[in-house]
Amino acid sequence: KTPKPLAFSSFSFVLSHLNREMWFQDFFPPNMCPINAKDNTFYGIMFDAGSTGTRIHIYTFVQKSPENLPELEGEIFESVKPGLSAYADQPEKGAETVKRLLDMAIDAVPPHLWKKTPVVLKATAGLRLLSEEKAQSLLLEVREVFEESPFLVPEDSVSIMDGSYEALGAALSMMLFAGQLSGQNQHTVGTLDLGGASTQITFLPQFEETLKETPGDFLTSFEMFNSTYKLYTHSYLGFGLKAARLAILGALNVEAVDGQMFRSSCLPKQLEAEWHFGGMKYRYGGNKEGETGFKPCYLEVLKVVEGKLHQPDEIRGRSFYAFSYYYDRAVDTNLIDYEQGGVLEVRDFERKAEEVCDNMEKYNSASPFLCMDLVYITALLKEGFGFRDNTLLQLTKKVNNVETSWTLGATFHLLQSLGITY
Ligand SMILES: O=c1[nH]cnc2c1ncn2[C@@H]1O[C@H](COP(=O)(O)OP(=O)(O)O)[C@@H](O)[C@H]1O
Ligand SMILES: [Ca+2]
Repeated sequence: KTPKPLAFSSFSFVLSHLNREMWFQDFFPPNMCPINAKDNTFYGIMFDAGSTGTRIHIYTFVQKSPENLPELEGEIFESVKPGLSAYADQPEKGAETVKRLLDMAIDAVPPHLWKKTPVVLKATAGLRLLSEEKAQSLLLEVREVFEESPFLVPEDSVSIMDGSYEALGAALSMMLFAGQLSGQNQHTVGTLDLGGASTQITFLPQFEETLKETPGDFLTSFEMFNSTYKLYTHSYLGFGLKAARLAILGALNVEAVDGQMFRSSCLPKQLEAEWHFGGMKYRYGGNKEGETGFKPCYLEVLKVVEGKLHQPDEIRGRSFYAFSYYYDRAVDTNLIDYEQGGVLEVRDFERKAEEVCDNMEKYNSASPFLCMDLVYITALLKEGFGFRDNTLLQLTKKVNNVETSWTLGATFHLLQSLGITY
């Protein structure tokens, strides 16, 4: 059976299927209902301070008439590398990168709406891994940049995001895109995000059993459109792709890494190189004398994932949306098209991993980590989360030209909690 693509409905379609009264009560408190509003656009600015880069998302919502629901009109998006955590010892410089991105919003948002446009930055795993003191001084500098801007700065506008909120934002984004919030049809949406430092899984459980068997801190409730949704959601810190490379090399939490050589059967035999990550320098290389290739590599990687993750039974028979490094590595190996994305089965990653790892000389123009990354993705999916070989993954970067990211869900949630509309 060939995999069938999961259908997306457009954002406006989603909104038009919501119960309008419910929508109005939640999104527009009664005294704020916009009657006779001439101008009908409002904005939300969300920064994603990820471990490998900082990104700004400026979302535009339009309300075409008072009785109609606001629609997501578009997104302006820009990013810079490296991420804030690379400025651990120069917080002002880090904040400067945020300021440059925020200047884009000054141009994008009309001046009379600046004061009604909230700006928020949420940092993910990169900052979670820094010392409290360094992380806080970075956040403080960013907060000053926000305070000096003309935008609305809500309480707690600059923070390290809880991992489960990140997963929740991603799920909410997908629900908005896919029409899941219309109430009945809640079963398809699950999301997988593989960042540099952490990885997230989220889905709406269908079976009571799942709720019973799941540890309490893997369940999150949230309110949207007068319904309460119970989500399975967890963020695994240290299981992002780049953190996993270090774990596989045995270089994670090693005190004196200087000068030490970390070798792996997942790397080209003759390779010897240096890698800078999280403010540290690592020397790494291939198994000069010993084995290389898929089999030995898989065994090495298995040690890092086996038994480390919670495996809910229910996910085996379901399909998931997959983002970030799942997407990037699938593009790198021609499993999907960069623009279109596509549907893959878990075993497609495994086949590709075998092909790359057993022919490393053929792939020597790609990243030396390509074999390791593909094996990690395969093992994470199969042995970590417990997916089947034929579990379907919908790889998606953009829907209607809007980035599929936790940021849309988080912005939506923010605007709702602030009661912001035109
Ligand atoms: O603009 C973007 N939005 C969302 N994800 C992005 C964007 N740019 C890059 N990414 C993806 O994020 C992944 C890196 O993760 P990130 O830097 O967010 O680390 P983290 O989530 O562990 O903090 C890469 O796979 C990259 O494709
Ligand atoms: Ca991320």
